[in-house]
Amino acid sequence: MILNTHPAAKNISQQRLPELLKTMPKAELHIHIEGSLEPELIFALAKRNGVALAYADVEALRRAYAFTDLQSFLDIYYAGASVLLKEEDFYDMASAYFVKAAEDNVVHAELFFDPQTHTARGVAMQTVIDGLHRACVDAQKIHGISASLILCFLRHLSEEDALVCLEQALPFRDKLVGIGLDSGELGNPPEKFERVFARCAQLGLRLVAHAGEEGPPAYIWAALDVLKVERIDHGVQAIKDPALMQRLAEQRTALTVCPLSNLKLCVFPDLASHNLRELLDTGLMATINSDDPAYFGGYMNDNFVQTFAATGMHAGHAYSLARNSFEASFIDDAAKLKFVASLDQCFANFDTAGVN
Ligand code: HPA
Ligand SMILES: [Zn+2]
Repeated sequence: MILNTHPAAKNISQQRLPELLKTMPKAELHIHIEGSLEPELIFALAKRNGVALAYADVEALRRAYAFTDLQSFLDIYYAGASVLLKEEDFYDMASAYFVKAAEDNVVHAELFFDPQTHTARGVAMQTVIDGLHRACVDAQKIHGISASLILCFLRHLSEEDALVCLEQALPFRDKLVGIGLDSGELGNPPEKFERVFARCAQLGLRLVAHAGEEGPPAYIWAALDVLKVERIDHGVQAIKDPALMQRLAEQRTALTVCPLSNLKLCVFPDLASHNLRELLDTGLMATINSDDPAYFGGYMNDNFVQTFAATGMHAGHAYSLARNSFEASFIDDAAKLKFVASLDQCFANFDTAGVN
């Protein structure tokens, strides 16, 4: 049972699917903005800021992008972020992402950022948030993309560190839609962050957390029951626990799935083995996202096109994924209705084109 199908979907052939996937409006709900730093921009910012890198050039850095698991990626990802020092660096990074997002017909994006990676290097919280926020405001003006910011706590650090980070971010509360939890999952269960998540809930921030990327279903249960999150980032390990699958389906908890990330971090041996189709067909509210597109070989449309080609999903799945992305987003109901109407129009256009 796929949720949210569209009557036109059955008339859209597999042949026209790539065009539909690229054209349809969509929201991105799982993008680490530091993971959108392309090697060329890393080297340009390193030069601008006089930061030394451990790699000779862009090609050498790209060659290092051969990951075996999450931690092997995180080591390089944090090294790449070390070139970000000034407000304009954060602005330029996010602005480059919005150009890619616009090309992929992303009409709404919720950006994760990792302030502790930057404050630990002496960068002020205000520098980080001002630069990213200004890029979000300009994304609306330049591309018509609505965008918001989700501050992520690094789970390999302590809860005390997360509480300090929250304190530093409070003056900029109005520039944040929510908070999340990322970095090395195994050995850092959600329970570790119970108090800081409770505090964020009191502040009216929306709550999400990475869970079940590499970690067990127990981490997803804890994210739901202890942290009380509204969305699960990744969540693909839920498939190992039928009771959890039932809970996620019944409560319509969104999973922000990132297929090319899962492939590059060896969560699945190949895209054909990815369980996204099964998650959708079981009635879960899954979405497709890019996670760290500069490191994992693709932005939104690459994730859509390659995953559909590998798994044989059809236009009904495409509608469901795009619609889920709007319904699971942290925008108001009027904006959701507007986006879903534009998605319906896109499918209707493809239907007419197919008949004529
Ligand atoms: O895929 C991810 N998982 C956990 N932490 C992260 N930080 C950036 N990307 C990721
Ligand atoms: Zn992620």
